[in-house]
Amino acid sequence: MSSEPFTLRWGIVASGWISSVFTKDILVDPKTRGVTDVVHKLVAVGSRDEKKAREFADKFAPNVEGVSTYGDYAGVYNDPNVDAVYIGSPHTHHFVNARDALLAGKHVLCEKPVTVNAAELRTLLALAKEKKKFFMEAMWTRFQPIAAAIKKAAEDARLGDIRVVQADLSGDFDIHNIPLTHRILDPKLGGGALLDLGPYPLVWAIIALYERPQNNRSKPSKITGTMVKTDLTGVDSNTTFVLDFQNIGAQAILSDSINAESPDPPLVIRFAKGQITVPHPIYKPPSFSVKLNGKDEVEQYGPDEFKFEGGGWHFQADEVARSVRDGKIESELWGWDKSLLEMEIFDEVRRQGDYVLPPGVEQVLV
Ligand SMILES: NC(=O)C1=CN([C@@H]2O[C@H](COP(=O)(O)OP(=O)(O)OC[C@H]3O[C@@H](n4cnc5c(N)ncnc54)[C@H](OP(=O)(O)O)[C@@H]3O)[C@@H](O)[C@H]2O)C=CC1
Ligand SMILES: O=C1OC[C@@H](O)[C@H](O)[C@H]1O
Repeated sequence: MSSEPFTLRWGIVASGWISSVFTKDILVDPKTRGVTDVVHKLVAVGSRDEKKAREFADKFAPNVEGVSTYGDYAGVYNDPNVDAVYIGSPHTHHFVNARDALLAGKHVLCEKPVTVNAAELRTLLALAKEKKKFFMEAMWTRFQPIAAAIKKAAEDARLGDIRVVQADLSGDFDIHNIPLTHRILDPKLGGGALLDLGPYPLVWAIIALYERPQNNRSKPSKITGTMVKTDLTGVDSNTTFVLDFQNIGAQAILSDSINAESPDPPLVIRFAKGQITVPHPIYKPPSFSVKLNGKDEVEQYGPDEFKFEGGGWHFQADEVARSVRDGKIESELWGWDKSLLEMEIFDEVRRQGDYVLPPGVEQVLV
Protein backbone atom coordinates (compact mmCIF):
# COMPACT_ATOMS: atom_id res chain seq x y z
CA MET A 1 0.00 0.00 0.00
CA SER A 2 1.33 3.47 -0.94
CA SER A 3 2.13 5.74 1.98
CA GLU A 4 3.03 8.76 -0.16
CA PRO A 5 1.57 11.92 1.39
CA PHE A 6 -0.88 14.00 -0.63
CA THR A 7 0.67 17.26 -1.87
CA LEU A 8 -1.42 20.44 -1.99
CA ARG A 9 0.03 23.19 -4.20
CA TRP A 10 -0.67 26.67 -2.82
CA GLY A 11 -0.95 30.07 -4.42
CA ILE A 12 -0.79 33.05 -2.06
CA VAL A 13 -2.87 36.17 -2.68
CA ALA A 14 -1.59 39.43 -1.12
CA SER A 15 1.86 39.93 0.35
CA GLY A 16 1.00 41.39 3.77
CA TRP A 17 1.69 40.18 7.29
CA ILE A 18 -0.73 37.29 7.59
CA SER A 19 0.30 35.90 4.19
CA SER A 20 3.92 35.91 5.35
CA VAL A 21 3.29 33.87 8.50
CA PHE A 22 0.95 31.47 6.71
CA THR A 23 3.55 30.91 4.00
CA LYS A 24 6.31 30.26 6.56
CA ASP A 25 4.01 27.78 8.30
CA ILE A 26 3.15 25.72 5.22
CA LEU A 27 6.90 25.31 4.69
CA VAL A 28 7.35 23.75 8.15
CA ASP A 29 7.81 19.99 7.80
CA PRO A 30 4.38 18.50 8.74
CA LYS A 31 6.15 15.60 10.48
CA THR A 32 7.18 18.06 13.21
CA ARG A 33 3.48 18.13 14.21
CA GLY A 34 2.93 14.42 13.68
CA VAL A 35 1.32 14.81 10.24
CA THR A 36 2.42 12.28 7.64
CA ASP A 37 -0.52 12.06 5.23
CA VAL A 38 -0.34 15.54 3.64
CA VAL A 39 2.36 18.02 2.62
CA HIS A 40 2.23 21.56 1.28
CA LYS A 41 4.02 23.16 -1.63
CA LEU A 42 4.28 26.87 -2.36
CA VAL A 43 3.97 27.42 -6.11
CA ALA A 44 2.78 31.00 -6.64
CA VAL A 45 2.51 34.42 -5.01
CA GLY A 46 0.38 37.32 -6.26
CA SER A 47 0.59 40.94 -5.23
CA ARG A 48 -0.69 44.18 -6.71
CA ASP A 49 2.99 44.82 -7.38
CA GLU A 50 5.13 42.10 -9.00
CA LYS A 51 8.27 43.36 -7.24
CA LYS A 52 6.57 42.83 -3.88
CA ALA A 53 5.52 39.32 -4.90
CA ARG A 54 9.11 38.43 -5.83
CA GLU A 55 10.52 39.98 -2.65
CA PHE A 56 7.92 38.05 -0.63
CA ALA A 57 8.91 34.72 -2.23
CA ASP A 58 12.62 35.45 -1.81
CA LYS A 59 12.20 36.45 1.83
CA PHE A 60 9.70 33.90 3.13
CA ALA A 61 10.47 30.94 0.87
CA PRO A 62 14.18 31.37 0.10
CA ASN A 63 14.75 27.65 -0.31
CA VAL A 64 11.75 26.91 -2.50
CA GLU A 65 12.55 26.70 -6.19
CA GLY A 66 10.29 27.69 -9.06
CA VAL A 67 7.77 29.89 -7.23
CA SER A 68 5.87 31.91 -9.86
CA THR A 69 5.29 35.55 -8.93
CA TYR A 70 2.61 37.79 -10.36
CA GLY A 71 1.86 41.52 -10.33
CA ASP A 72 -1.84 40.84 -9.91
CA TYR A 73 -3.99 38.26 -8.17
CA ALA A 74 -5.42 36.89 -11.43
CA GLY A 75 -2.03 35.37 -12.23
CA VAL A 76 -2.43 33.11 -9.19
CA TYR A 77 -6.04 32.20 -10.00
CA ASN A 78 -5.10 31.24 -13.57
CA ASP A 79 -1.88 29.39 -12.74
CA PRO A 80 -2.47 25.73 -13.70
CA ASN A 81 0.01 24.58 -11.04
CA VAL A 82 -2.07 26.07 -8.20
CA ASP A 83 -4.58 23.78 -6.48
CA ALA A 84 -5.64 26.04 -3.61
CA VAL A 85 -5.56 29.80 -3.16
CA TYR A 86 -4.90 31.36 0.23
CA ILE A 87 -6.42 34.85 0.56
CA GLY A 88 -4.66 37.26 2.92
CA SER A 89 -6.06 40.59 1.73
CA PRO A 90 -8.04 43.04 3.94
CA HIS A 91 -11.56 41.95 5.01
CA THR A 92 -13.33 44.06 2.39
CA HIS A 93 -11.44 42.33 -0.43
CA HIS A 94 -12.14 38.76 0.67
CA PHE A 95 -15.39 38.47 -1.27
CA VAL A 96 -14.03 39.55 -4.64
CA ASN A 97 -10.75 37.63 -4.23
CA ALA A 98 -12.48 34.41 -3.14
CA ARG A 99 -15.11 34.75 -5.87
CA ASP A 100 -12.47 35.19 -8.57
CA ALA A 101 -10.45 32.23 -7.29
CA LEU A 102 -13.52 29.99 -7.25
CA LEU A 103 -14.57 31.16 -10.72
CA ALA A 104 -11.10 30.15 -11.94
CA GLY A 105 -11.69 26.67 -10.50
CA LYS A 106 -9.46 26.87 -7.41
CA HIS A 107 -10.04 25.65 -3.87
CA VAL A 108 -10.02 28.53 -1.40
CA LEU A 109 -8.83 29.20 2.14
CA CYS A 110 -9.92 32.75 3.00
CA GLU A 111 -8.79 34.79 5.99
CA LYS A 112 -11.11 35.79 8.81
CA PRO A 113 -13.56 37.47 8.86
CA VAL A 114 -14.49 35.45 5.80
CA THR A 115 -16.48 38.33 4.29
CA VAL A 116 -17.94 41.59 5.63
CA ASN A 117 -21.53 40.37 5.69
CA ALA A 118 -23.64 37.23 5.46
CA ALA A 119 -24.97 38.07 1.99
CA GLU A 120 -21.46 38.07 0.53
CA LEU A 121 -20.75 34.73 2.19
CA ARG A 122 -23.96 33.12 0.93
CA THR A 123 -22.95 34.09 -2.61
CA LEU A 124 -19.53 32.49 -2.17
CA LEU A 125 -20.97 29.30 -0.70
CA ALA A 126 -23.37 28.93 -3.62
CA LEU A 127 -20.45 29.40 -6.00
CA ALA A 128 -18.25 26.87 -4.20
CA LYS A 129 -21.12 24.38 -4.39
CA GLU A 130 -21.69 25.05 -8.07
CA LYS A 131 -17.98 24.77 -8.91
CA LYS A 132 -17.51 21.78 -6.55
CA LYS A 133 -14.50 23.47 -4.94
CA PHE A 134 -13.41 23.43 -1.31
CA PHE A 135 -14.02 26.68 0.53
CA MET A 136 -13.18 27.51 4.15
CA GLU A 137 -12.67 30.52 6.38
CA ALA A 138 -9.16 30.46 7.86
CA MET A 139 -10.38 30.04 11.44
CA TRP A 140 -7.00 28.70 12.50
CA THR A 141 -7.76 28.60 16.24
CA ARG A 142 -10.31 25.81 15.72
CA PHE A 143 -7.64 23.53 14.23
CA GLN A 144 -5.04 23.83 16.98
CA PRO A 145 -4.82 20.65 19.09
CA ILE A 146 -5.56 22.66 22.23
CA ALA A 147 -9.01 23.60 20.88
CA ALA A 148 -9.97 19.92 20.77
CA ALA A 149 -8.60 19.43 24.29
CA ILE A 150 -10.60 22.39 25.68
CA LYS A 151 -13.75 21.17 23.92
CA LYS A 152 -13.27 17.72 25.46
CA ALA A 153 -12.77 19.26 28.90
CA ALA A 154 -15.88 21.45 28.45
CA GLU A 155 -17.95 18.34 27.74
CA ASP A 156 -16.56 16.41 30.72
CA ALA A 157 -19.51 15.34 32.86
CA ARG A 158 -17.63 16.36 36.02
CA LEU A 159 -18.27 20.03 35.19
CA GLY A 160 -22.00 19.57 34.66
CA ASP A 161 -24.19 21.94 32.64
CA ILE A 162 -22.57 24.87 30.92
CA ARG A 163 -23.64 28.33 32.08
CA VAL A 164 -21.51 31.16 30.72
CA VAL A 165 -18.68 31.70 28.23
CA GLN A 166 -16.79 34.94 28.84
CA ALA A 167 -14.25 35.71 26.14
CA ASP A 168 -12.35 38.78 25.02
CA LEU A 169 -9.76 39.55 22.41
CA SER A 170 -8.42 43.07 22.55
CA GLY A 171 -5.24 44.84 21.61
CA ASP A 172 -3.93 48.37 21.92
CA PHE A 173 -3.36 49.37 18.29
CA ASP A 174 -2.14 52.86 19.33
CA ILE A 175 -4.94 54.25 17.20
CA HIS A 176 -4.04 57.91 17.76
CA ASN A 177 -0.63 57.38 16.21
CA ILE A 178 -1.33 55.18 13.21
CA PRO A 179 -2.55 56.39 9.81
CA LEU A 180 -6.31 56.71 9.44
CA THR A 181 -5.87 54.50 6.37
CA HIS A 182 -4.60 51.58 8.51
CA ARG A 183 -6.95 48.62 8.00
CA ILE A 184 -7.93 48.63 11.69
CA LEU A 185 -9.21 52.24 11.44
CA ASP A 186 -10.36 52.67 7.86
CA PRO A 187 -14.08 51.97 7.39
CA LYS A 188 -13.40 51.39 3.68
CA LEU A 189 -11.30 48.38 4.75
CA GLY A 190 -13.93 47.17 7.24
CA GLY A 191 -12.01 48.67 10.19
CA GLY A 192 -12.89 48.33 13.84
CA ALA A 193 -12.78 45.79 16.62
CA LEU A 194 -15.70 43.52 15.76
CA LEU A 195 -14.71 42.39 12.28
CA ASP A 196 -11.02 42.02 13.08
CA LEU A 197 -11.02 40.64 16.63
CA GLY A 198 -14.62 39.42 17.09
CA PRO A 199 -14.05 36.07 15.35
CA TYR A 200 -11.84 34.93 18.26
CA PRO A 201 -14.15 35.33 21.27
CA LEU A 202 -16.86 33.97 18.99
CA VAL A 203 -14.94 30.83 18.06
CA TRP A 204 -14.89 29.86 21.74
CA ALA A 205 -18.65 30.42 22.05
CA ILE A 206 -19.11 28.25 18.99
CA ILE A 207 -16.90 25.48 20.39
CA ALA A 208 -18.39 25.52 23.89
CA LEU A 209 -22.05 26.33 23.13
CA TYR A 210 -22.99 25.91 19.47
CA GLU A 211 -21.03 22.64 19.14
CA ARG A 212 -22.16 21.33 22.51
CA PRO A 213 -23.98 18.05 21.78
CA GLN A 214 -27.06 19.09 23.83
CA ASN A 215 -27.40 22.24 21.68
CA ASN A 216 -28.07 20.25 18.50
CA ARG A 217 -26.43 23.00 16.42
CA SER A 218 -29.16 25.51 17.33
CA LYS A 219 -28.32 29.13 16.60
CA PRO A 220 -28.42 31.63 19.49
CA SER A 221 -31.98 32.43 20.55
CA LYS A 222 -31.03 36.08 21.00
CA ILE A 223 -28.16 38.35 19.94
CA THR A 224 -27.49 41.62 21.75
CA GLY A 225 -24.71 43.96 20.72
CA THR A 226 -23.38 47.35 21.62
CA MET A 227 -20.56 49.39 20.09
CA VAL A 228 -18.52 52.41 21.09
CA LYS A 229 -17.03 54.22 18.08
CA THR A 230 -13.80 56.17 17.78
CA ASP A 231 -14.16 59.79 16.64
CA LEU A 232 -11.10 59.24 14.45
CA THR A 233 -12.96 57.38 11.69
CA GLY A 234 -16.25 56.20 13.19
CA VAL A 235 -15.31 52.49 13.36
CA ASP A 236 -16.01 50.54 16.55
CA SER A 237 -13.22 50.80 19.08
CA ASN A 238 -15.02 48.66 21.67
CA THR A 239 -17.75 46.11 21.08
CA THR A 240 -19.57 43.74 23.39
CA PHE A 241 -22.05 41.15 22.22
CA VAL A 242 -24.10 38.65 24.14
CA LEU A 243 -25.42 35.42 22.68
CA ASP A 244 -28.25 33.62 24.48
CA PHE A 245 -28.59 29.87 24.01
CA GLN A 246 -31.95 29.54 25.74
CA ASN A 247 -32.36 25.82 24.92
CA ILE A 248 -29.31 24.88 27.00
CA GLY A 249 -29.71 27.68 29.54
CA ALA A 250 -26.39 29.29 28.69
CA GLN A 251 -24.98 32.58 27.52
CA ALA A 252 -21.83 33.95 25.88
CA ILE A 253 -20.54 37.39 26.83
CA LEU A 254 -18.01 38.37 24.18
CA SER A 255 -15.98 41.52 23.73
CA ASP A 256 -13.16 43.14 21.80
CA SER A 257 -11.31 46.43 21.80
CA ILE A 258 -8.69 48.10 19.62
CA ASN A 259 -7.52 50.57 22.27
CA ALA A 260 -7.08 48.43 25.39
CA GLU A 261 -5.46 45.12 26.21
CA SER A 262 -7.49 42.00 27.05
CA PRO A 263 -8.53 41.30 30.63
CA ASP A 264 -6.62 38.57 32.44
CA PRO A 265 -7.75 35.81 32.12
CA PRO A 266 -9.34 36.54 28.72
CA LEU A 267 -11.43 33.36 28.53
CA VAL A 268 -13.42 31.71 31.28
CA ILE A 269 -16.02 29.00 30.70
CA ARG A 270 -18.30 28.57 33.70
CA PHE A 271 -20.29 25.44 34.49
CA ALA A 272 -22.67 24.25 37.20
CA LYS A 273 -19.80 22.46 38.93
CA GLY A 274 -16.64 24.36 38.04
CA GLN A 275 -14.82 26.41 35.45
CA ILE A 276 -12.22 26.31 32.69
CA THR A 277 -9.75 29.18 32.53
CA VAL A 278 -7.68 29.95 29.44
CA PRO A 279 -4.79 32.45 29.34
CA HIS A 280 -3.88 34.94 26.61
CA PRO A 281 -3.83 34.83 23.64
CA ILE A 282 -7.20 33.26 22.95
CA TYR A 283 -6.33 32.86 19.26
CA LYS A 284 -3.52 30.46 20.26
CA PRO A 285 -3.76 29.54 23.93
CA PRO A 286 -0.68 27.85 25.38
CA SER A 287 -2.53 26.01 28.15
CA PHE A 288 -5.73 25.85 30.19
CA SER A 289 -6.88 24.88 33.65
CA VAL A 290 -9.92 23.16 35.09
CA LYS A 291 -11.19 23.90 38.58
CA LEU A 292 -14.02 21.92 40.14
CA ASN A 293 -16.18 23.72 42.70
CA GLY A 294 -15.30 22.79 46.27
CA LYS A 295 -11.85 21.40 45.38
CA ASP A 296 -8.65 23.27 46.16
CA GLU A 297 -6.57 21.67 43.45
CA VAL A 298 -6.51 23.15 39.94
CA GLU A 299 -5.91 20.77 37.03
CA GLN A 300 -3.36 22.28 34.64
CA TYR A 301 -3.11 21.19 30.96
CA GLY A 302 -0.10 22.41 28.95
CA PRO A 303 1.95 24.24 27.95
CA ASP A 304 4.39 21.42 27.09
CA GLU A 305 1.87 19.05 25.50
CA PHE A 306 0.57 21.76 23.12
CA LYS A 307 3.90 22.99 21.80
CA PHE A 308 4.63 22.72 18.06
CA GLU A 309 7.03 24.07 15.45
CA GLY A 310 5.75 27.10 13.53
CA GLY A 311 3.12 29.69 14.29
CA GLY A 312 0.02 27.49 14.38
CA TRP A 313 -1.50 28.47 11.02
CA HIS A 314 -0.44 25.16 9.42
CA PHE A 315 -3.07 23.02 11.15
CA GLN A 316 -5.82 24.64 9.07
CA ALA A 317 -3.70 24.09 5.93
CA ASP A 318 -3.60 20.37 6.77
CA GLU A 319 -7.41 20.42 6.95
CA VAL A 320 -7.61 21.99 3.49
CA ALA A 321 -5.20 19.42 2.03
CA ARG A 322 -7.07 16.46 3.54
CA SER A 323 -10.43 17.81 2.43
CA VAL A 324 -9.24 18.39 -1.13
CA ARG A 325 -7.64 14.94 -1.19
CA ASP A 326 -10.93 13.40 -0.04
CA GLY A 327 -13.07 15.35 -2.51
CA LYS A 328 -14.85 17.43 0.16
CA ILE A 329 -15.98 21.00 -0.49
CA GLU A 330 -16.51 21.86 3.18
CA SER A 331 -14.60 21.27 6.40
CA GLU A 332 -16.18 19.09 9.07
CA LEU A 333 -14.51 21.06 11.85
CA TRP A 334 -15.11 24.61 10.59
CA GLY A 335 -18.02 24.09 8.21
CA TRP A 336 -19.97 26.69 6.29
CA ASP A 337 -22.71 26.82 8.97
CA LYS A 338 -20.20 28.25 11.46
CA SER A 339 -18.88 30.98 9.18
CA LEU A 340 -22.45 31.85 8.24
CA LEU A 341 -23.45 32.02 11.89
CA GLU A 342 -20.47 34.32 12.51
CA MET A 343 -21.48 36.66 9.68
CA GLU A 344 -25.14 36.69 10.74
CA ILE A 345 -24.12 37.57 14.30
CA PHE A 346 -21.76 40.32 13.11
CA ASP A 347 -24.45 41.76 10.79
CA GLU A 348 -26.86 41.91 13.73
CA VAL A 349 -24.30 43.43 16.11
CA ARG A 350 -23.39 46.08 13.53
CA ARG A 351 -27.11 46.77 12.98
CA GLN A 352 -27.69 47.25 16.71
CA GLY A 353 -24.43 49.21 17.04
CA ASP A 354 -25.33 51.39 14.05
CA TYR A 355 -22.09 50.63 12.22
CA VAL A 356 -22.82 51.07 8.52
CA LEU A 357 -19.96 50.38 6.12
CA PRO A 358 -19.40 53.12 3.51
CA PRO A 359 -21.44 52.82 0.31
CA GLY A 360 -19.94 50.36 -2.17
CA VAL A 361 -17.87 48.42 0.37
CA GLU A 362 -20.33 45.55 0.74
CA GLN A 363 -20.31 43.77 -2.61
CA VAL A 364 -23.55 41.89 -1.96
CA LEU A 365 -26.40 43.23 0.13
CA VAL A 366 -29.19 40.97 1.42
N1 LIG B 1 -5.50 34.56 11.14
C1 LIG B 1 -4.75 35.48 11.73
O1 LIG B 1 -4.02 35.21 12.67
C2 LIG B 1 -4.75 36.86 11.19
C3 LIG B 1 -5.62 37.22 10.20
N2 LIG B 1 -5.59 38.45 9.65
C4 LIG B 1 -6.52 38.79 8.58
O2 LIG B 1 -5.79 38.88 7.36
C5 LIG B 1 -6.22 39.97 6.58
C6 LIG B 1 -5.02 40.85 6.25
O3 LIG B 1 -4.43 41.32 7.43
P1 LIG B 1 -2.87 41.74 7.48
O4 LIG B 1 -2.05 40.73 6.83
O5 LIG B 1 -2.60 42.09 8.88
O6 LIG B 1 -2.90 43.06 6.61
P2 LIG B 1 -1.70 43.73 5.83
O7 LIG B 1 -2.09 45.15 5.66
O8 LIG B 1 -0.40 43.41 6.43
O9 LIG B 1 -1.75 43.02 4.41
C7 LIG B 1 -2.84 43.08 3.57
C8 LIG B 1 -2.37 42.91 2.13
O10 LIG B 1 -3.52 42.94 1.29
C9 LIG B 1 -3.20 43.49 0.04
N3 LIG B 1 -4.20 44.52 -0.31
C10 LIG B 1 -5.06 44.46 -1.33
N4 LIG B 1 -5.82 45.55 -1.40
C11 LIG B 1 -5.43 46.34 -0.40
C12 LIG B 1 -5.83 47.63 0.02
N5 LIG B 1 -6.80 48.33 -0.59
N6 LIG B 1 -5.23 48.15 1.09
C13 LIG B 1 -4.26 47.48 1.73
N7 LIG B 1 -3.83 46.25 1.36
C14 LIG B 1 -4.40 45.69 0.29
C15 LIG B 1 -1.79 44.02 0.14
O11 LIG B 1 -0.95 43.09 -0.51
P3 LIG B 1 -0.35 43.35 -1.96
O12 LIG B 1 0.14 44.76 -1.95
O13 LIG B 1 0.69 42.35 -2.07
O14 LIG B 1 -1.44 43.17 -2.98
C16 LIG B 1 -1.49 44.02 1.62
O15 LIG B 1 -0.14 43.81 1.87
C17 LIG B 1 -7.35 40.63 7.36
O16 LIG B 1 -8.58 40.24 6.85
C18 LIG B 1 -7.18 40.13 8.80
O17 LIG B 1 -8.39 39.98 9.47
C19 LIG B 1 -4.67 39.39 10.06
C20 LIG B 1 -3.78 39.10 11.08
C21 LIG B 1 -3.78 37.83 11.75
O1 LIG C 1 -6.42 37.77 13.43
C1 LIG C 1 -5.90 38.58 14.17
O2 LIG C 1 -5.31 38.16 15.31
C2 LIG C 1 -4.49 38.98 16.07
C3 LIG C 1 -4.80 40.44 15.92
O3 LIG C 1 -3.81 41.21 16.52
C4 LIG C 1 -4.96 40.82 14.47
O4 LIG C 1 -5.27 42.20 14.33
C5 LIG C 1 -6.05 40.02 13.91
O5 LIG C 1 -6.28 40.32 12.54
